[in-house]
Amino acid sequence: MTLVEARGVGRTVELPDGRPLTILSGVDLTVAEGDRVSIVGRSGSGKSTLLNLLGLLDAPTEGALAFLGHDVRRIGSGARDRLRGREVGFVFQQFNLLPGRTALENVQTPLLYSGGMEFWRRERIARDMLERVGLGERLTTKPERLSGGEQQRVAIARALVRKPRLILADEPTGALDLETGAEVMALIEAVAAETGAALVTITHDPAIAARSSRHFLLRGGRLEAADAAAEASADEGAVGIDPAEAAA
Ligand SMILES: Nc1ncnc2c1ncn2[C@@H]1O[C@H](COP(=O)(O)OP(=O)(O)OP(=O)(O)O)[C@@H](O)[C@H]1O
Repeated sequence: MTLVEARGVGRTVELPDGRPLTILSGVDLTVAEGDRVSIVGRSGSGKSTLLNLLGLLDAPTEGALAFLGHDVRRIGSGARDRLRGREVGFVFQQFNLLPGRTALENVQTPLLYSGGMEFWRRERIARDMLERVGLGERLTTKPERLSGGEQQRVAIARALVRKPRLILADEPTGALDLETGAEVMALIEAVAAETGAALVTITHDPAIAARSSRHFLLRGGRLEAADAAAEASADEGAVGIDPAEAAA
């Protein structure tokens, strides 16, 4: 099932002096359930801007973006927020956990905005999720007393506790050492596989990008399909386009 379909999507913002700045343009991308997509690109190429569009945090200023068949530019911000809360899980480089709140409280937070059984059973659900990510013994520990890898596990549990169909990971291993980063990626992938969720990962790390099955490069606000080898050398500017991917 198609989750997100972008056709000719762009985003232009107005600078303080009134001039327009086009950050993204002509982006075509389809993400279906179970997909593993990586996006690499230099700093400032528009990666976070694209992730914010895919994750319904912003709306495009040009082109068509459909999320589960809903035209993102036509639905209201309330409906967009509900869709995002229900269907999108974000994992960021800097974990973004609530300080002073236990791991269990952090993971319960998204469930406070859900209804019915999810709301009433939120403590049990959050507890199960923390056990799933290997932190069953740290339920009442606060983030400041957890290691970076453990904090990211809490963040993963929080992002995935509502079983979103789309997981957006923005440099998820950027603050972790290589080994911990690989473990964290494997965990995200495993939990995504259990629910059939799609995973879109933004990364500077070719090894992390290579774990995906579809590879893209953002350059100057334009998205190009790229094979894994091209990604590895993207920083040197030696980019090859895989025609099969480009046509997909
Ligand atoms: N609201 C905004 N107003 C003005 N400029 C913006 C705005 N949002 C993004 N930009 C600019 O657009 C460009 C792309 O930003 P974006 O954050 O998407 O890049 P990125 O590829 O995620 O970069 P990084 O890897 O450094 O996080 C940057 O030059 C940024 O300064």
